[in-house]
Amino acid sequence: MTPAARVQTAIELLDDILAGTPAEKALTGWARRSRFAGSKDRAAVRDHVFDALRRRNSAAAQGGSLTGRGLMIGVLRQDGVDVPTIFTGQTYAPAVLSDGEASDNVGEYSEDVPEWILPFMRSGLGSSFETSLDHLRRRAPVALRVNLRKGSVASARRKLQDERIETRGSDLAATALIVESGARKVAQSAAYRDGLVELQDASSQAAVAALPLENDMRVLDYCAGGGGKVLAMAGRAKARFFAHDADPGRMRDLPARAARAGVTVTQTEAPAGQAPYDLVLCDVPCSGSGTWRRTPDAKWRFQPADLDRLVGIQAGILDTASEFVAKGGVLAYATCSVLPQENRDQIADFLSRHEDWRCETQTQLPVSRDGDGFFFAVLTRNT
Ligand SMILES: C[S@@+](CC[C@H](N)C(=O)[O-])C[C@H]1O[C@@H](n2cnc3c(N)ncnc32)[C@H](O)[C@@H]1O
Repeated sequence: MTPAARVQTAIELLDDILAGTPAEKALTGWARRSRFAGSKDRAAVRDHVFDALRRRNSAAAQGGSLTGRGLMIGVLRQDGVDVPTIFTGQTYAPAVLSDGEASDNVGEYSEDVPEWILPFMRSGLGSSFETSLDHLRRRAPVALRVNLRKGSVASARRKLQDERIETRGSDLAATALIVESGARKVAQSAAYRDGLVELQDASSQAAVAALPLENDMRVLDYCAGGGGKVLAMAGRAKARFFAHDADPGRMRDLPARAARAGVTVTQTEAPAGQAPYDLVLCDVPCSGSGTWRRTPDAKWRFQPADLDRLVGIQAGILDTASEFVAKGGVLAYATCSVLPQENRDQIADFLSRHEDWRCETQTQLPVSRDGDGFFFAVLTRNT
């Protein structure tokens, strides 16, 4: 496909998405129908669509309309592309710019986040609000976690480099490597296949690094999902690890991932049966507002009622999981959210319902170059 044909495809997909089709569904449907498109075409179209969704308000203002065409004109202008060289009207290319579209008058626009959520983000992020918004407009980094059970950070970097995957360290976590080039080769690399590295955001790694884990503890990951956190914990300590999820199907890849990492994790559908635990982690379902650069259409679909529903689920999880913690034990709470309702307010509400708990630390990581916006709190139960 020519660069112009890729833009025209992105325009059509964006129109579908603006009409209500989820972005992933629109993209996979197009890829299935378009056997002529190679992997580079698919990646380029996806990048166009996601760039436009990340910057939807500003791109629409700069492109003259909230349509697929307006968004692509706006995004290309923001990226310094000479738009008329793409909008040529030739075969498969977008039609030539109208007079209105050719004018570079920029309309009024708010930030690239739904307006109702801005005050909450500002409150949750404090002095990191502006930089976080800026990072939410850009592509997310690809981050790896080095599994120290299998080798050192230096050996992981060397092995990746042998396969032309360049990485650098991150201040967020000692185990984190940020991929600078060759990201598409990671899943086929020996370091990945042998369990020396896993894909994991650096902020998640920072949260796990802050947990008071010790060898011989009994540890429950109560919302284990694909197992990213429990595997990171197992990389840190030789404890006895249990994994639970309300939807056990989400843990289907966990046995293979644990085997690759060289660790043992016991899945349980009835975690109360093995209680008490010394440490219970609740990596709860949340708005994902700290990760919206990875899922930018979720940002525009998120509604106040979704936030209320999630806050209720999170409170219920905390109440249930706290029952499983031994006296003197630890309850850790984590979200990839930057909204205070899901974070510090949730912890304050929990403490007001449960007098026998205290909060040791709570940390809001902003959205940054290396990591997603992430919140974690460590609570202890009185003895
Ligand atoms: C943020 S994801 C977990 C991600 C995972 N810890 C990781 O690092 O890959 C939240 C998980 O909580 C699960 N969940 C939702 N409600 C739950 C509940 N009431 N009890 C336990 N798990 C729940 C969801 O199925 C989802 O897998």
